[in-house]
Amino acid sequence: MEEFSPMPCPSTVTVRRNPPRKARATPYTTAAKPPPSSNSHDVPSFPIDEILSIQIPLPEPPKPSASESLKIFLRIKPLRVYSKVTAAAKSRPRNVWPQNPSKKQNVAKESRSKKSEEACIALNDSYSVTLTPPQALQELKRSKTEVFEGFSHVFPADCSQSDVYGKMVQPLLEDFLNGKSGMLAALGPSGSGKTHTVFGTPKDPGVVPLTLRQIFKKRDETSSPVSLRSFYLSIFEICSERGKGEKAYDLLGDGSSELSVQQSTIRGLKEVPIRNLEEAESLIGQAMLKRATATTNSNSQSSRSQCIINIRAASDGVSNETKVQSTDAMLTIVDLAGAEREKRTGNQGERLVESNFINNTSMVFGQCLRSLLEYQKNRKKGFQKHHQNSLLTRYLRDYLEGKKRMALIITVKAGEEDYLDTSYLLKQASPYMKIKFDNIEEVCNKRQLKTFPRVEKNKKMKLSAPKTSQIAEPVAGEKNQITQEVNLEGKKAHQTDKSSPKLEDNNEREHIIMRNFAKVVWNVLKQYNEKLKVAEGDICSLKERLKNEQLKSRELETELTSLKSSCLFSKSNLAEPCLHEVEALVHAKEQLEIDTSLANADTNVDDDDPCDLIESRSEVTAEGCSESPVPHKSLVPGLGNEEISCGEQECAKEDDSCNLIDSTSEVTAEEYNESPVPNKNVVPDLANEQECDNQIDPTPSPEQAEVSLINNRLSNIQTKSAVSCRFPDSEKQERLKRLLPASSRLLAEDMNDLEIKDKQIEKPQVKLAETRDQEKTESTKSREIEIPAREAEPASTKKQRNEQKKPRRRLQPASSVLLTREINTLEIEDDVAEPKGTRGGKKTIVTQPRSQGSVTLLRLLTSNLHL
Ligand SMILES: Nc1ncnc2c1ncn2[C@@H]1O[C@H](COP(=O)(O)OP(=O)(O)OP(=O)(O)O)[C@@H](O)[C@H]1O
Repeated sequence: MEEFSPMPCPSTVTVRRNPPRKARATPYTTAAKPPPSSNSHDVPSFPIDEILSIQIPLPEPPKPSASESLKIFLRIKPLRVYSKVTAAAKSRPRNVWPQNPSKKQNVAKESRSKKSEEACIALNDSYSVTLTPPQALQELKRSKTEVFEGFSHVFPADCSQSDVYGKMVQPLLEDFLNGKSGMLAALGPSGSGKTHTVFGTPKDPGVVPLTLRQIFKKRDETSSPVSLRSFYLSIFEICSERGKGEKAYDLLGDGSSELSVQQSTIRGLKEVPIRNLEEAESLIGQAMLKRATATTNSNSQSSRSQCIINIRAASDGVSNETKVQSTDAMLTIVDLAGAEREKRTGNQGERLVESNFINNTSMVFGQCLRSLLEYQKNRKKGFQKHHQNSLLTRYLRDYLEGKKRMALIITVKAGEEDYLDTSYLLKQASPYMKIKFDNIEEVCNKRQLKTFPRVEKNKKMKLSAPKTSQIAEPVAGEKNQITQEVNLEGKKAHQTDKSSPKLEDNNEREHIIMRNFAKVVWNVLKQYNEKLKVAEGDICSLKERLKNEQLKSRELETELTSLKSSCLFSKSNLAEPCLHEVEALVHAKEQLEIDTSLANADTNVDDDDPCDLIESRSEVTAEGCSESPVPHKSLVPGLGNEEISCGEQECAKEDDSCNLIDSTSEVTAEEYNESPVPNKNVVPDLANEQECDNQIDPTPSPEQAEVSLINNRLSNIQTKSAVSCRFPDSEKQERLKRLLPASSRLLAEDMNDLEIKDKQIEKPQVKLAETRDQEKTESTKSREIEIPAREAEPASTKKQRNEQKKPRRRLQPASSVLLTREINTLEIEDDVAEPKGTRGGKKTIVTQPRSQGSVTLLRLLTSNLHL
């Protein structure tokens, strides 16, 4: 029987828990996964193919450099011996016979040996020479034959000056005329022919005269752009000052020719404009005469200074053909003093000091070139600035730093004795051929502008160019200024935009110049536009003012015309028109303020003083009637009295009224006393007038009587008004009673009655004019009432009474005057009423012609008085 046994308990128990949580599926995890590689741990291969397939932009290949190597020319000075030998050989007659062949061979040998002894340098080709040391040195094996090559051109001893000019100077001149500055320097030992090459002789002119000839030859060609240029010449030299310092002297200057030197700038250098070749050659001759020279063993006329010749071309305009705005360019030619050895020159003392200076300057010049060469070979080393060690090298700094084109000509002597000097110079100069300089013509920089004495040039041009028109000169000056501004602007733009590529194309440079020029012109035009706007605004304001003034003047003219017409009208009308005239004047014063007298009248009217009102009216009336005929004139004296009395009243405002009346009476009494006729005592003014008009008949005419009536009436009104203004009624009556005589009291009472009416005419002014006729009528009526009383007392009786009561010359009071006037008026009226016969045999009836004014006045009075 099979036995059932339980299951053995497992040793380990696996407890299954919840399945492990999985993170949510992300897009990355949900994305299709690549099939698992067989070897998941394999490192993917480096995508070298992809990387190599990427096209990386390669740096632009460097453009072909426009830089040129420094051109060095070599000129061999002809040997005198060689030339002599040659001359002797040539001079020998060929047909000399018999000749000793051995002798001939000996002569040939001698000549060959002499030639070989004397000539240490031989021309290989146009670019190289072979320098052979003397025999002694060869035997000592201290030196060997050397070949120097790489010259731009080697001029043999028999070359001409024109050859040198054509190959060496012509290219420089072409660039110079195209606006590029350039420099040519002659180096060489003393007596090697530097000055001969540079200046030459009158028969065999050198580089400078030939250059000037070529310049003027090209300028004379009308189609050439050179014809638009002006050329200037300046020559100066640099000497040693007793071996201590350097000094510069102007070889074209007048008087003290010493120049001030500040670093590389030479100030005060005279720059002479040259207009033709003759002028230029004469200047060159003048400079040669002034140059410091001395006799040495090497040279009978050795230069003791460094001579610098500057030919400057200034552009006068734009070439029509090339449309190019040319800039100033400078061609500099330098004749250096020759380096010399003491042994050969035999210099002593001052000459030795000069020699040291010359050698030192030549050494510094060479150092600058070597430094430039080393810098160009290895720019990391930096540029050693040797140019600071001499004035010449400082002046030529731009060239010695390779910034501008330059050329060197080395003059050597071919003599055997000159081997060491020639060898030394060629060894020094041959490396210079590797010097390169950028063929970029910088726009005139600041230093160059300083060197150019532009301001002096303009002044000198004005003084020394009488043929030039006066208009063209300032234009040329402005052009030069604009050119300077353009140059400066161009330089600024060049400095600020350093990141821009170098301007290698002339057209681009010219484009920049023209753009800057346009900017300058645009700025000037802007300024002028602003000024023009301001001027237009001023013109508009002035026009408006002018219009206003014209309107005012028209108004004044119209008012003046109206015033004149009113005045003319007033001539034919007496009292009424005068009133209107016053009103017109017052109105004119208020509006125009023309006449101060009218203004016074206006002020008086405004014061509401009846006295002043009447006074002003009287003044105007007097003025208006001053031109009237005789009857009008009769009013004037009366009014004049009124004026006097009014003026005195004004003066006596602070005094007693007695003074007022007495003063008025005094005037009347004086006139009375002077008049011989009794009637004149009553109306002195009228009497005086009658005397003037008719001395035969002292009796007043009817017209005169009428005029006096008006006159008296006006005076009555004014007097009463003045009195009434200054005293109260009660006091006034008492004063009148006390002061006036009995005969006058009646009139005073009459005046009191009139005061009431006067008050009515005080205000307004127009009312016064309206009520005037009424007053006249009333006063006339009152006079008619008073007339019998006055008639009862004849004039003779009154006179006697007055004589009894008063002293003889006692003045009559104003009321008495008025009374007598009334009486006189009465008499006149009597005369008018009945035709008169003879009165006491004294009067004769004389029919006087009446004027138109008097007739009008008579009619007026007659109608008013109802006569
Ligand atoms: N190529 C030449 N042909 C004819 N004569 C020459 C030539 N070169 C120089 N001479 C003559 O040699 C002499 C000396 O020349 P030059 O005065 O020009 O020398 P230099 O180099 O200027 O001397 P220094 O440095 O002392 O002034 C002059 O009389 C000159 O006429």
